[in-house]
Amino acid sequence: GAKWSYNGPDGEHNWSCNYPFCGGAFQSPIDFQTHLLRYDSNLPPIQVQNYNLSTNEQLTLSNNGHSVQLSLPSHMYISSLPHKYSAAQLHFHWGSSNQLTGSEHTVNGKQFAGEMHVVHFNSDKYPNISMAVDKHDGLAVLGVFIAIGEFNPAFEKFFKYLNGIKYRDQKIQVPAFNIHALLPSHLDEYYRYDGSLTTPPCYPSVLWTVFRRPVTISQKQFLALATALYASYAQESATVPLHGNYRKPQLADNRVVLVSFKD
Ligand SMILES: NS(=O)(=O)c1c(F)c(F)c(S(=O)(=O)CCO)c(N[C@H]2CCc3ccccc32)c1F
Ligand SMILES: [Zn+2]
Repeated sequence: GAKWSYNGPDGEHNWSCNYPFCGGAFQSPIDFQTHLLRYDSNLPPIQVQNYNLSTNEQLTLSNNGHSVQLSLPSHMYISSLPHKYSAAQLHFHWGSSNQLTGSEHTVNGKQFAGEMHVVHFNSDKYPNISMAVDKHDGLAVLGVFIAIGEFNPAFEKFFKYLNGIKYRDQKIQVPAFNIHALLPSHLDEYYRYDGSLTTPPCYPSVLWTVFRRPVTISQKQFLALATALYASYAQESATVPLHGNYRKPQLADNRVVLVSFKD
């Protein structure tokens, strides 16, 4: 599809020129404002299966020019939703080395340093993510806020390889590890709403689950993520740093955000 970026002429204000859904309804991310929230006691704790991958499995770590993504095997899945949602990939959104504001979702206007998304597709109804990505019940994404704090050994399992994928379309194989360790504590506390992909083509196909609690990574780990990657190809002379890859909050319109916690 047509190229897009997070700033300049191909930036988010022009995405809808080539990607009409980006100008449509049910867009993500949104700001979780207290007055939009409604407690729902029927929201069960998120349960995931087979996230504890064995180290003799290998995952593909790649720089797709928009984010760093880790491929995930489809035997990993979410079991607590109305349909089975199998894992496809996880990726990140972040600010820049001196901007600890790179999350997509925000809480009463507060932006976290970054955000991780674990993308799943409805494998009860669709054979793969490409068939699911534009269907209203196609995707379920788990969102995890990233804050600066303690060093995080789980993130280090692949952060240490970032220098192998500095440029767009570079990819390497990394040993698999326990993906559950990337999730925050308290999987029973989350925001839930119907939204979209936060990148073109912005299909309104995502059941969003954003956990209330952030995970932490160290300042050094964040700097590695924020400074290691380029959106440009290795052979290009003009390098384009890959940072600030987050979409601004979209209009909630009259969407209600359900929360699984009372406070
Ligand atoms: N924030 S988000 O969760 O909406 C989201 C992204 F932010 C993002 F960057 C990507 S991507 O594939 O890395 C690059 C552009 O699609 C995807 N990729 C998804 C969407 C389309 C697709 C197809 C195959 C595999 C993954 C994806 C995504 F779902
Ligand atoms: Zn994302």
